[in-house]
Amino acid sequence: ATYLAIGRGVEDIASARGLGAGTVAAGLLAAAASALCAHASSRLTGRAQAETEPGLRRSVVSHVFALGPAERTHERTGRVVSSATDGVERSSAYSATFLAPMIASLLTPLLVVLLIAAAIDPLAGGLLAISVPLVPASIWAFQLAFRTVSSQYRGASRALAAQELDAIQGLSALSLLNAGGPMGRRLAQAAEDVRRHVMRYLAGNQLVLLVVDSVFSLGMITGAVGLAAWRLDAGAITVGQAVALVLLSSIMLDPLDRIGQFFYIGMGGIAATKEIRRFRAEAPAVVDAPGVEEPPDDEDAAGRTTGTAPSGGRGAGIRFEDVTFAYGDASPVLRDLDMDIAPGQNIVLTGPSGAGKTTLASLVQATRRPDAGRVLISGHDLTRVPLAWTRAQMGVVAQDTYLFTGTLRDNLLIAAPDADDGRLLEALRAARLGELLERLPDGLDTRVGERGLALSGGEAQRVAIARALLKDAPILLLDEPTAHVDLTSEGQILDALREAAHGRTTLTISHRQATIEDADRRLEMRGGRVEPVAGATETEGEQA
Ligand SMILES: Nc1ncnc2c1ncn2[C@@H]1O[C@H](COP(=O)(O)OP(=O)(O)OP(=O)(O)O)[C@@H](O)[C@H]1O
Repeated sequence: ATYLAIGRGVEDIASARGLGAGTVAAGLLAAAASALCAHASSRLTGRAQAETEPGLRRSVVSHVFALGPAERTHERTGRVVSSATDGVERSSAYSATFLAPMIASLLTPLLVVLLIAAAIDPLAGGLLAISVPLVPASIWAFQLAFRTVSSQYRGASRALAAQELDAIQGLSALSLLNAGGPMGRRLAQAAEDVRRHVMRYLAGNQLVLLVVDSVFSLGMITGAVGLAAWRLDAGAITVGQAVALVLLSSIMLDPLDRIGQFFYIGMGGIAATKEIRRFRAEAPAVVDAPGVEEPPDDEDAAGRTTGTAPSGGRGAGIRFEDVTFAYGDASPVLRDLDMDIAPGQNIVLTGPSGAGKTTLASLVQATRRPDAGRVLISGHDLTRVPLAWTRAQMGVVAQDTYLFTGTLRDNLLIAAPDADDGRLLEALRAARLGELLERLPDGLDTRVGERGLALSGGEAQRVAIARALLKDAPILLLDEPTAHVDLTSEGQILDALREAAHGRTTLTISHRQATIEDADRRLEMRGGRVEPVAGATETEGEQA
């Protein structure tokens, strides 16, 4: 409308009557409206990105949780981290700030052609329409041509991210093995790969921008001027209309302004969106079956081994019925396995490396499901209760404990978000951490984990026991809890575990003699089954 008004102004001036106030007002009004639209559009896209990004990131992170802890590798972790950070940013910048303006700018030439045909000259509009598909078609062609280079660049960049993560996570192993030099060279090589690919990509882009910009801008403006002159000469349009036609056809170059953005935001955004979509399409190994319901607390179902008795109870029974489990197509790790652990029993499970002890524990935790047979807790088939219920039934202490960056209090509250300081201190004392607490400069507010106070392996394990105590679940699952600590620490940990095991069913995977001595019953895994170990102590009345 502004350009049409300018054309009208030129018309006014060319004629004897001079510039009309109406024309000026119309031009100013149209310019103000245009400015307002531009402002609103930039505000809207900014807000859209602010709204899209957290939602998308939340969906990626919740999918990480949904997928669970099975089969995590460093390479995968690197990819997921890069999707959740850089990928989310690119994808939301693409959908919020790029997609709509890009569609708008591709539609602009169409609108301009229609306007010219309606308000100025149908023939000129028709001829200009021929050029409308040229810009999108050339963008599409360039995108095809650059797809390989672009995906090579992204692949190299992802590989570098994964290798960096690997090196950081394995830093202590690298320095102990004096392998910093070779790893540094590998990283340098990966970084050089990224540099080479990014340079090829950028050089290609610059060339395309130069060629497209000059060819189209020059071609379009020259064509529009020629067309206007020809129609003016033929007497089909006035001088004012000729000016408006040239001005309007400059808007047809709008999509060109987006080509640069297309390479930087568009292609990266499309790739990141695809990567995120692919990740979110991965099905979790274990999900809640439709319609599962939490069993009522006091239910006494037939076949149930015991009541779920958190605080002060006897624990919950664990039963395996004819369980077979294999990883993929490999031969089964567990084969027709039967096992019955009565409530409150303290069981130690031993067996050679690779026998399937950790696998058995993962079936109890429902991070994996049996291929055949059933696993029951308190008489409930784990496939028929929500995962959240299963996880609420057990406190877990693994070989290593992860301490999150934050205070000691933060690390304990993970297990019991509502616990007050009194309960936290009680749990720490029961976990034999009272002495440590007295030494800590800021007590519960002492920062631990990365960049905080480094706790010893044994202390970290006792923090895990304190967490298990705070969770106050009827089952305690211990996977080699003293594997990485010395004998003194082991003694303290076992003391803490004896206290934690009180009133709970305890299943411990361990080879350490001291742990084995504590058990009511000892089972051994062999050939995919569990067998009682001859000569092991067995509490009367609580037999397998
Ligand atoms: N994610 C997996 N994918 C494929 N095979 C696996 C996987 N995890 C374990 N296995 C295989 O299953 C078998 C049992 O492994 P598991 O970790 O349960 O043994 P384990 O008795 O706990 O051994 P260890 O005492 O050494 O920890 C092994 O042969 C192992 O290689």
